[in-house]
Amino acid sequence: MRMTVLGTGYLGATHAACMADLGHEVLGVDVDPSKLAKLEAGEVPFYEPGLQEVLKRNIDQGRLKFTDSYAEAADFADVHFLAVGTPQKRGEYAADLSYVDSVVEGISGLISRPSIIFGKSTVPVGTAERLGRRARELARDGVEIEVAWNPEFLREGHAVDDTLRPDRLVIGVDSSQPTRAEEVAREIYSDAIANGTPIVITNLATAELVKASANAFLATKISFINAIAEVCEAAGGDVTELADAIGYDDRIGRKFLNAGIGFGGGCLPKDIRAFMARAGELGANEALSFLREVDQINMRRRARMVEMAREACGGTLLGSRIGILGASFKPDSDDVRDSPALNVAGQIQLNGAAVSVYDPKAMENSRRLFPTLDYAASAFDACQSADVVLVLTEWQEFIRLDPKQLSETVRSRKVIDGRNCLDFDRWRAAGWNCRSLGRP
Ligand SMILES: NC(=O)c1ccc[n+]([C@@H]2O[C@H](COP(=O)([O-])OP(=O)(O)OC[C@H]3O[C@@H](n4cnc5c(N)ncnc54)[C@H](O)[C@@H]3O)[C@@H](O)[C@H]2O)c1
Ligand SMILES: O=c1ccn([C@@H]2O[C@H](COP(=O)(O)OP(=O)(O)O[C@H]3O[C@H](CO)[C@@H](O)[C@H](O)[C@H]3O)[C@@H](O)[C@H]2O)c(=O)[nH]1
Repeated sequence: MRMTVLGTGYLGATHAACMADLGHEVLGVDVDPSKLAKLEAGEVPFYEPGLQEVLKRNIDQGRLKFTDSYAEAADFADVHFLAVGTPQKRGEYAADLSYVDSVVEGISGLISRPSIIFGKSTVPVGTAERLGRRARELARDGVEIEVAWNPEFLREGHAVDDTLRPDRLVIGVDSSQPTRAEEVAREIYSDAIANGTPIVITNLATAELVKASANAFLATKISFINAIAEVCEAAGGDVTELADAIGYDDRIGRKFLNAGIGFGGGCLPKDIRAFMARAGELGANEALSFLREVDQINMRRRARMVEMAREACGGTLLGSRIGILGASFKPDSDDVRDSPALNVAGQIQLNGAAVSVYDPKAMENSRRLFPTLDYAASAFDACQSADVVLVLTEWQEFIRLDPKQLSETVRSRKVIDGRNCLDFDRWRAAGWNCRSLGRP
């Protein structure tokens, strides 16, 4: 089938390449010329394991192309995926919908045959219905445009696999209008459906709410274990052993119970805030008031990390040197949007310490976002003469570090594990003083 993907960032570039890999003919559309130039050259503009190969293969085989032209997009296909950003509005909790709005404004009047726009971006409930109305207002005479919602659940670092083999597919359709969306979605995703992927067909509001609820649940699970970590710290418990023990209960499950400096990224933080804001607009403020606590627990872990660094430096960060390992919001990604690691690094620097940051993949993005931090060329360099080393993203490279070798470069053998990822027995055997969030 022919289709376009409007917006080719982390989500859109992955979706476009994976849809082409399924045999569809795909046109990716973006407004960022430098991103388009890279994609056209078969280069992924961000780090995502496995995506480069899929992108290149499908460009070479002629199934995947890119453009900045909405007219070309409207002409190319009658199925369009909308995948632009929905960031948090500056100074507010609500989502900024200007990008999704501008896509619908831009393409609707150019469409000349019956078409479906499948929204994939994460949007507040009610957005799809509003966009559907707007698309119909802007449509040429006699041209039907249907807006359906197909929220995306991929995780960065696993994006290709999550797209090709999703846990489930959700398709929200506007059943008050004639709809072809279910039939078309079943054709697009026929491989996954044939392989047993459950598909939930529902109304637009439910589809939007499924996405917001899934992320709210994941954020809540992380903040739950981080709240328990606070109690473990106070009582001398070990949150990692506790998580293993409660995780053996199938009803609880071990996934997303990794305590540490908490969740960041371009999704969970802004999505729980947008969900609260939308619930407030709908008169259901109290329903989601627990998410405010989830957010606060999360931010408190970052502050606690700064505090522990201060304690390790004898009560003041002023004049001390801190080696920071990790800048991306999670391993296997170069994404630094709302990264807990960079947030902690920035706070420590503001407190008068010299920080040196190293990340295997996120250096370029970090420099752009936090130009005032010092960046090192390797983990070893970042730890040079450090009074304390902080591990803030659990990259394998850091988990495998040799503490004996690192001893030679630091001023003081003190490490704080912000992700509960280090084998403290190894580090302690090499003479290191080890602390973590939630482990004795
Ligand atoms: N990143 C993820 O892992 C992920 C997963 C699931 C859902 N989502 C949701 O998907 C959406 C996109 O997220 P992202 O992380 O890919 O964002 P992103 O910022 O990486 O990508 C957005 C892209 O849209 C482009 N764009 C902006 N305006 C445009 C326009 N008018 N026409 C065409 N392109 C335009 C930008 O240049 C950019 O390349 C968000 O709603 C997000 O919450 C993201
Ligand atoms: O036990 C855990 C698991 C995760 N995290 C942190 O939580 C954040 C988010 O991690 P993850 O959910 O794996 O990354 P994302 O790529 O942001 O994916 C989330 O956000 C996407 C965008 O909405 C959704 O599609 C995914 O399903 C959802 O997992 C990261 O900072 C992680 O370090 C923890 O602190 N502890």
